[in-house]
Amino acid sequence: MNGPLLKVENLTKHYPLGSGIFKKSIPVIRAVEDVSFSVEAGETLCIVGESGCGKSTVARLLMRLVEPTAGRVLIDGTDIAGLKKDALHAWRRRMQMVFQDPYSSLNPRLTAAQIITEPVENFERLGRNQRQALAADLLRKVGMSPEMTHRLPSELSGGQRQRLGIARALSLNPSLIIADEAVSALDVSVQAQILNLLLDLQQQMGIAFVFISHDLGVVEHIGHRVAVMYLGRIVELAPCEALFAKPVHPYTEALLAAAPVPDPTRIRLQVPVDGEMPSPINPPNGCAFHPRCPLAVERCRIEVPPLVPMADGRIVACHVRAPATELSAPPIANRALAQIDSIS
Ligand SMILES: Nc1ncnc2c1ncn2[C@@H]1O[C@H](COP(=O)(O)OP(=O)(O)OP(=O)(O)O)[C@@H](O)[C@H]1O
Repeated sequence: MNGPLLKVENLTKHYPLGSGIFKKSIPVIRAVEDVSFSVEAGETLCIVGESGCGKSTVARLLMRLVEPTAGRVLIDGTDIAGLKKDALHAWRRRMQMVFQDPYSSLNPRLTAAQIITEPVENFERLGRNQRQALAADLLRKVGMSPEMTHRLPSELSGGQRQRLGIARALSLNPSLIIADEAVSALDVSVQAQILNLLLDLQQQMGIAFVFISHDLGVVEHIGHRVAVMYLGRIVELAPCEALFAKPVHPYTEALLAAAPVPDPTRIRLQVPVDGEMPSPINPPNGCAFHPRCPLAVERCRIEVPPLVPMADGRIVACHVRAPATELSAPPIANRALAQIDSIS
């Protein structure tokens, strides 16, 4: 199959605040605004940004747990919104999710074997022996003893519970796993083990990941490309190495400046960012980052900057650092994405 495994086009989610007789007068939370990206088979795209910037809403939109206000999600070129029941069922096998809190996302009354095989049993009935064999195999895949099949989640450590969540996600042999803050609740050493497990599984099984995290250290370890979100929009999308070597958007620069630097020889960037992220109910005009941006000029207060492709394969939405020219200005973000697709 040519083309990306996952393609997201102009995805938008507005949550209405309350209800009203006149629909137009209801204020909305602009959780996700015109987000476009693609993910290749076997690739890891990370999504980073401050709390409330819309990362989890993107994950929920991808899994179709919430309906978009606008935009499309395509798997192998097929729009999932148009799928009929059987096709939708088949598509659900291909995309699985791993959640942040492995304890609350696992049913405390089910054994490890029941938890792991539950997604498969939504498609086919398994006999007891089949269930045990499949669960033991998946436990081995995630580095756990097959003897743990009878354990309850409460009898496992945080790291083991997250491995269980991953085994469950693997049970349907997915092409894509959406991991939403999948290691955030774990100790640093356990985090590293789980990240290495995900990398191993990706190598062995060719799984693609959309990896959502606010932790830049984690993203640098696992990502091929990184999308930086601010107040519902992607402001920079770049190959991982390029982004960490030289952030272009002032917000990316500020995020990196605020993150702890594990390598003391690396120069810490110094772009202070004052204040808090504005409300998604009443976002600022123009570039949403302009009230906090040390580089903001008049144009930033008026016009939303388009995502502009740069020579090194990244796209950036910044009037100052990536000004749109006659040649580079894409009328829509998709054109920039097409360029990224052809580079990567
Ligand atoms: N079901 C909902 N109803 C109304 N507003 C919502 C809903 N879900 C999310 N939001 C709002 O949408 C915005 C984006 O939230 P989202 O959870 O996607 O951000 P996030 O970047 O994942 O944050 P965090 O890292 O804290 O999980 C926030 O302002 C949030 O309050």
